Amino acid sequence: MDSSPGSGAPKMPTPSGAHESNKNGASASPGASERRPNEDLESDQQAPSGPVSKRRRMQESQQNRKRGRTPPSVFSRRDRSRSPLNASSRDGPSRRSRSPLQPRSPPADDAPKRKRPGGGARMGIVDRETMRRRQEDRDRQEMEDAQRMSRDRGVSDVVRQHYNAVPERGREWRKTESKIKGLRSFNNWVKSTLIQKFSPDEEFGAARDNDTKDWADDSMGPPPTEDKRLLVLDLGCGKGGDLGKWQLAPQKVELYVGLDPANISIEQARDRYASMRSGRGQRGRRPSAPLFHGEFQTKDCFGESLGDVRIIQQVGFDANVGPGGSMMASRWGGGGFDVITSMFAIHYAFESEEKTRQMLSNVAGCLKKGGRFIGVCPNSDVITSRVSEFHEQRRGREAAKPAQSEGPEDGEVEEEEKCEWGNDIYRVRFPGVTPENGVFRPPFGWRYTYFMREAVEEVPEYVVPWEAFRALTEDYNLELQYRKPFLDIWEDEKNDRELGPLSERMGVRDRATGALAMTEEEKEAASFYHAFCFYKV
Ligand SMILES: C[S@@+](CC[C@H](N)C(=O)[O-])C[C@H]1O[C@@H](n2cnc3c(N)ncnc32)[C@H](O)[C@@H]1O
Repeated sequence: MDSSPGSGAPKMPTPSGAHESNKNGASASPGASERRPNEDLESDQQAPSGPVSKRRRMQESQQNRKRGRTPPSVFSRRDRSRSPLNASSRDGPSRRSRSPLQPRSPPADDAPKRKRPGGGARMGIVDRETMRRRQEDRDRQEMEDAQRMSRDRGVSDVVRQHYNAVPERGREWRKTESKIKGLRSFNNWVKSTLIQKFSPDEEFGAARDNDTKDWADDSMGPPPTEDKRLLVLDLGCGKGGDLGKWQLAPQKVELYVGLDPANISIEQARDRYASMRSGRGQRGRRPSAPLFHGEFQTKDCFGESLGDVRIIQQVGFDANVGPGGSMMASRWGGGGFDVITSMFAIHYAFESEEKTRQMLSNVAGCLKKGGRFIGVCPNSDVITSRVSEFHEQRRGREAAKPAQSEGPEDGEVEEEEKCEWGNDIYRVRFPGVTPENGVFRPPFGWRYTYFMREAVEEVPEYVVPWEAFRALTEDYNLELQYRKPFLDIWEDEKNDRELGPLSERMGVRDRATGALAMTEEEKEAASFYHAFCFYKV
């Protein structure tokens, strides 16, 4: 889960075709435009500063937001000016300010009642009773909300504190001393693979296709000159371990925004970025490639809207995404980012439906049409099969028990068996009951603790029931293009022209044998995960 070494020459996206499969890949999409690095963004993230024109822009932006409109960013404006559709989008149909979690309308008995003659005395009694009941309902609701909030905060705090406490051990240690160096390298290679395959946009992919053609042939037209760069948002960026991978992305990155609730991790990410920028820690990197602009901010990306993050406002954020969003909003709206990435993090959102939807609103609100949402997370197919296997074995043991030993003796408490599995380097433990058939319904709040040697100490995580998740993404105009278990990715890509050699440079493939350089235990730990890519449509 750390920065990867080596350099990968650009990898061509494979031709697109929407499908979800363990064996099939897919690729690129959407529009492009010219971009220039924007040094304005070097300023501090919290307080607007700089020349008057910029301040005025900020004021206008705030006024517009008050009116319910987010003006296009310097970045998104450049994109939109290219297309007549986009050019009119911000002046187009006004958008309703709507939250997918909007409270329902007040109950009908809040409406004014017509008085009946002679009903005055009775009304007084009824009203007092109704009011008492309403007050009780309100009190109960408040208590439940407070309990839920403190429970949620409890888990979030544990997660945040855990990641803050994970020491940053340095690249050399990770490559030589670590007991899971094979797994670390493999995870990094999978993340690089996703970035290489899915971060470029359609035009970039097409331009590269043409690049390999014979330009001496006049009928081909001029070679591509487009240098459109990517705007990337990383949800749960941790210590910035993927910065190096983005530096090697086939289509250059203009802006990388890293968000994470763990403040110490964010400081470390900022330091890592600063040292990359200054040229320290650049071993093996393309020396001439100027580093993209980077911004890092402490932020809970699943419990809160990202609409109040300044850099996100600048790039463009659409608050009107999600179920019930108008056709107009889905046609004209959208954020300004080309790629949203969330590596090993979205499972924290599955604590509740509210958080999962908030995460999806953030993704869809930040992503432009045709933008890609890429990530990796635990594979619920693996969890389902482990859980149903556990119940099957338990039932088998119970059926095999002799009749007289059924049930605990008087005063004895039979310990409930808990579902858990793992090996020396990783362990998954469900503290509570699990579904007999392994199907997680409703799909939220299925907590387990996850342990990974040297990396994660029994941290609470939540199952991401894949089918339910995929169904939910449709509400946010996110279309699944790719989903693949980690070890299948290896099988499919290990001989790729770019990704094969990259795996050698990263120490993932044994140079002598060509085999995957992981122990059996590491392979089992890796098989817990899968990777995905959605397109915003
Ligand atoms: C296993 S680490 C992965 C870090 C990084 N993405 C990587 O691949 O190296 C999981 C990250 O998710 C972050 N995380 C947990 N809850 C989050 C939330 N609500 N919003 C954003 N990130 C969160 C953690 O703080 C942690 O940095």
